[in-house]
Amino acid sequence: MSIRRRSPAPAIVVASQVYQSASSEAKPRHILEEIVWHKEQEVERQRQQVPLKQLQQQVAQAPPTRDFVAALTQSPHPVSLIAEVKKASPSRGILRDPFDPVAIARSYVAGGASCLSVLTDERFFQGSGEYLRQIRQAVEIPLLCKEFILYPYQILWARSLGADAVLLIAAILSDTDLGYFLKLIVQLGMAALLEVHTPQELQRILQLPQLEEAKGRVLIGINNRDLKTFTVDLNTTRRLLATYRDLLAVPGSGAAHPHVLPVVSESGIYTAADLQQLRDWGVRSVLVGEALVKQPDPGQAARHLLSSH
Ligand SMILES: O=P(O)(O)OC[C@@H](O)[C@@H](O)c1c[nH]c2ccccc12
Repeated sequence: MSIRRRSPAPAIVVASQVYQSASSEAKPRHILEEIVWHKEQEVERQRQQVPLKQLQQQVAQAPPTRDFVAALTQSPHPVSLIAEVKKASPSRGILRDPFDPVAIARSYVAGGASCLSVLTDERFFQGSGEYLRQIRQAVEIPLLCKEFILYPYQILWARSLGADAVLLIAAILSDTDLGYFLKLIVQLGMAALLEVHTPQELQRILQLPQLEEAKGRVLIGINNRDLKTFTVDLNTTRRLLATYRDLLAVPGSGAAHPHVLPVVSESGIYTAADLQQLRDWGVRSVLVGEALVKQPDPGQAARHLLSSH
């Protein structure tokens, strides 16, 4: 497959458009758009409660960052695990009730997870920034703030709670935003999980000039779940890995930088067979939520998954 250089695909939702649409009471096209529109209002409220200046002071007092990428890539396991602390999701409803985020986090650490992902979105995932703060105080391993980030404000917020990495979803951010946000993330000593679901999104992120200075702080997340339709297909990982290899092989084809970024396969990973399949395709790291959090002992489930292949 040959991939020719093309201009970056436009982000499906750019923040200013969202604001206009939301204020004219337009109907969201899909769940991702609904989440983004709601996030606008949420961040607006947050800013009123905690102005930027105050947030910056909180960032200055936050615990130091831990190296998320190193923890994942230097894991002793053949496939390293980011285990997700997740109470609910729009596609699956409540996953665990009662839900004790700190107990789950501790259990994951005991089960051999290299890093944790903590859902902080309240409305759609029943998460909380408080969970992240509490987990930071309880465990030593690096933490990813799993949030729908639209503004630099939210990155500072994540850091103030003790996050070591944040998720940036290519489908909801423009190239300009991705570049600015990466810069800020590096300045804060954090790492970024750049999430893609299509070859176009992968190509867009690989062209970001800021990748060079973010070296060692960036992971590519291949989301097997389409956030617009909720369809899950592990083959997404196989296809996008092939795209990535193609892009790296053709000079000037879109990968603005020569080094290979670590890849994380995300979502819809349930069984030992799933993990083995991903491993056969060359995956070295996975992000797993539902399959673990639904088990009575999530840490044991993590250990079982890690030792099963
Ligand atoms: O519970 P799962 O299917 O194992 O998936 C975990 C994680 O990949 C998923 O929660 C996720 C991936 N990307 C996201 C973006 C926003 C919210 C959630 C996600």
